[in-house]
Amino acid sequence: MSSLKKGGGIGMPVSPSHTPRSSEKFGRDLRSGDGTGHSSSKQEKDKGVNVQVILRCRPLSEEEMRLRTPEVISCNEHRREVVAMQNIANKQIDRTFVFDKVFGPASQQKDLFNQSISPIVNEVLEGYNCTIFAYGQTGTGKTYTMEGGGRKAKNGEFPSDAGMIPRSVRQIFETLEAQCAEYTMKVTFLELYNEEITDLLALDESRFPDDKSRKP
Ligand SMILES: Nc1ncnc2c1ncn2[C@@H]1O[C@H](COP(=O)(O)OP(=O)(O)OP(=O)(O)O)[C@@H](O)[C@H]1O
Repeated sequence: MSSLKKGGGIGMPVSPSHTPRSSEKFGRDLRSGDGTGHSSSKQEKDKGVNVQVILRCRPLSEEEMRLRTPEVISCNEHRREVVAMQNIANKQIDRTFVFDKVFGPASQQKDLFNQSISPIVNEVLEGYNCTIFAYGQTGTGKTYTMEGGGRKAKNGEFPSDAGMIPRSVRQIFETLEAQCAEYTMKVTFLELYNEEITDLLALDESRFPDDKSRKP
């Protein structure tokens, strides 16, 4: 796998390259079109695509509920739609956005993984390069989705809130072990922040001279 990343309801483009796709499975081809991101004909729209954008909306936290924070997003998983509700000067202005897949506030980590991530991991094991990254405003659930909610494992089993990265890694090892395959796995863990890239697995402590809290 090229990468599993967390970038900053979150969108998760997943993009296997060189992967034959049926137009039935994925309805949009972001590679084609008129250069504006819009496909210029139905025929082009029906070509296979290699980018999917998945929207996940997190539930309100206890604190947000206590403060009676209004919900401004409504998800329709079946229609793959998200409605952003706005009331401006007593006028209700709703805007609807359609995604390749929508996971509402009640969605569980395993749902997202089984339906949208696991097939991509299988493609990696078939030799395709894939990228899965989380993108969204601060506090929208990128870390929770990608890494997990922090519950402890019990009896060697993942907690229910384990995120996409541990689940993907487990699937890779389980599949390779089941195939009795001979394999090597390489992991890099990089942080790109303010145009600076840091190798978070670097052993050399001198790479973090200004930040004592950072462990290599
Ligand atoms: N699907 C979810 N179910 C329950 N709690 C969630 C969910 N998604 C996020 N949360 C909780 O919401 C809070 C914010 O989520 P998180 O830290 O993952 O956001 P983030 O997008 O990574 O933010 P930042 O960009 O600031 O790092 C956390 O307390 C997290 O546990």
